[in-house]
Amino acid sequence: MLTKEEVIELLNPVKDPFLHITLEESGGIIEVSIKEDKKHISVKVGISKINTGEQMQMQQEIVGILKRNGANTVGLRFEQLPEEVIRKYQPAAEQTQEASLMGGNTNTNFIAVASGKGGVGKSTVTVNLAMALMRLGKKVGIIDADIYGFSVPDMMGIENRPLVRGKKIIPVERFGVKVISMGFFVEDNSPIIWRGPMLGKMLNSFFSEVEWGDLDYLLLDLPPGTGDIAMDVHELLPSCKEIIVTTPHPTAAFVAARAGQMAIKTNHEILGVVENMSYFVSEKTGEKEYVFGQGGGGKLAEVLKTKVLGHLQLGQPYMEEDIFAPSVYQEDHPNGKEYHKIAAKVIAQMEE
Ligand SMILES: Nc1ncnc2c1ncn2[C@@H]1O[C@H](COP(=O)(O)OP(=O)(O)OP(=O)(O)O)[C@@H](O)[C@H]1O
Repeated sequence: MLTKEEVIELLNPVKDPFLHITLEESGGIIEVSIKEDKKHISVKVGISKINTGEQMQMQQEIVGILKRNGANTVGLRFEQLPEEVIRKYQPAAEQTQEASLMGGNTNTNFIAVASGKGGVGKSTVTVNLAMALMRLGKKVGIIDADIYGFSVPDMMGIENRPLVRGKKIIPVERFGVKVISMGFFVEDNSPIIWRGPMLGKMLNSFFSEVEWGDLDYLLLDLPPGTGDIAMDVHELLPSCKEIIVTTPHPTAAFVAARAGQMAIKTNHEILGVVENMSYFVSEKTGEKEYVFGQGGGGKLAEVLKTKVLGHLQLGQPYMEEDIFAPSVYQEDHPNGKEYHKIAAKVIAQMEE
């Protein structure tokens, strides 16, 4: 039976499929353990991109090598190589990938809007922050990547679909904001089942196949939680900053903290926390009622070492007869004014 040293020697020449360097160079053989009696070898391998087709190929290659050399069974676990290693060996061509994603435009600021759980108002915040940035004179786009609950088109009252010109998709424009949503690409709102790698591909094509034009800000509405797609975003857009949305309830903030920790782990700057549904203003007394508790946003900002960008109150936009956009707050609505302040803070941070 092979020894640990022999296993390492056999696997050292295997190449990382993206960095094109050997496991010896990347330090990719992290752990080897051997069960002599069962001829079982388990190996923990570091790879630059996990959950990809290339990972499957690497897996087959490693299993093949070990079985040819006497193993009956092989257990493989993959984890991502440290950022420093990836950055060190990443080919220069890939490092400029971000620029080419947007058709060579490197001036776009990417902001992902994330939350720990669903229903806290992440999509509402994305839409209204985009509107506020637009009202401040910025050119803005939204990618609704919330594949489980794409709601941006409905919230903005978008009824048409994007046009396709040649090989490029033209985003739908509403109130001057360009929008692409997963919802445009499914029929009848039917639920979709996505596998990890497919998500990344879809997102990738939202960057590369959509004619965004010259944008100042591209906001991404991420699915709730800290799943695959957040990882994909971090990989695709290393410069993407993050805003975390929470409700004021302390447990909601606790869950949101995990989404924030993910951003920190992948070296993504958190611009701040937006606390939504912070209070209800009583019509009778004009006083604030803290129906969902108090302090969640502040607590979360403290944990994530960032600041609270704003507090939105409970309430719907004003009803308008001629414009249907059920979740877009008007400029003179109390929440519209708060979004204006949040957008101004975002601009100050991004363009300082
Ligand atoms: N400040 C607010 N006052 C009243 N209703 C709100 C407020 N913010 C959001 N809502 C409503 O709460 C619901 C959930 O909001 P939204 O879809 O933005 O949350 P989400 O976090 O994106 O959820 P999911 O991830 O499940 O899509 C929507 O019906 C929205 O209109």
